[in-house]
Amino acid sequence: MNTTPKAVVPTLYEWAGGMEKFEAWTDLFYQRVKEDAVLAPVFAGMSADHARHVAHFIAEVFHGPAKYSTEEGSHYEMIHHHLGKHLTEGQRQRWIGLILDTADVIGLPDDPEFRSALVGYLEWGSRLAVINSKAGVVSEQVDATMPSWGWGETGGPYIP
Ligand code: HEM
Repeated sequence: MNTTPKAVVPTLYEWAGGMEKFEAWTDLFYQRVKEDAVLAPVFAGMSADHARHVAHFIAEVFHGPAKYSTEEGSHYEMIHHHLGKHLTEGQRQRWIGLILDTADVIGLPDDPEFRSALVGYLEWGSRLAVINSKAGVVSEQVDATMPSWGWGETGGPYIP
């Protein structure tokens, strides 16, 4: 019998450094967004809480505390923030480039495994944001659960 205890695998939230790290990351990112020629017009109407809400959303997806979904919104509401915004692929690419650069500036872990999971999630989420921004109606249930992201693989092919 193998009696070696199994190593406890940290969540992406823990590995990233906890809530302060997520908040510092999005605070700086959305400051930079305001100075970016491509993104500033897209986010001209964002609220003062926007950066914190995005931090809390991603932290929860990465298995941090359920702050966004209990105090600030829901997955359904997050999707609805993007409806009718008609986001372009160029804007999405700029968003990805700047948020990943900010991850380096702020010192999020840069090991291959963490960055693979981070990029995978941001690519997935940002592409859905663009799709939803063009859609007139989203079929998602009001009480749909938050996405959950780990170290591993996606759930299979995209189902429109
Ligand atoms: C993983 C990817 C993404 C996540 C998790 C995310 C999350 C969110 C959240 C939580 C909100 C609501 C913020 C609030 O309550 O104030 C929001 C709003 C918004 N997001 Fe995203 N977003 C993503 C990708 C994108 C991308 C790629 C773009 C554009 C290039 C975008 C543009 C916007 C805009 C324009 C709003 C509304 C701002 C306003 O209130 O005027 N998002 N997003």
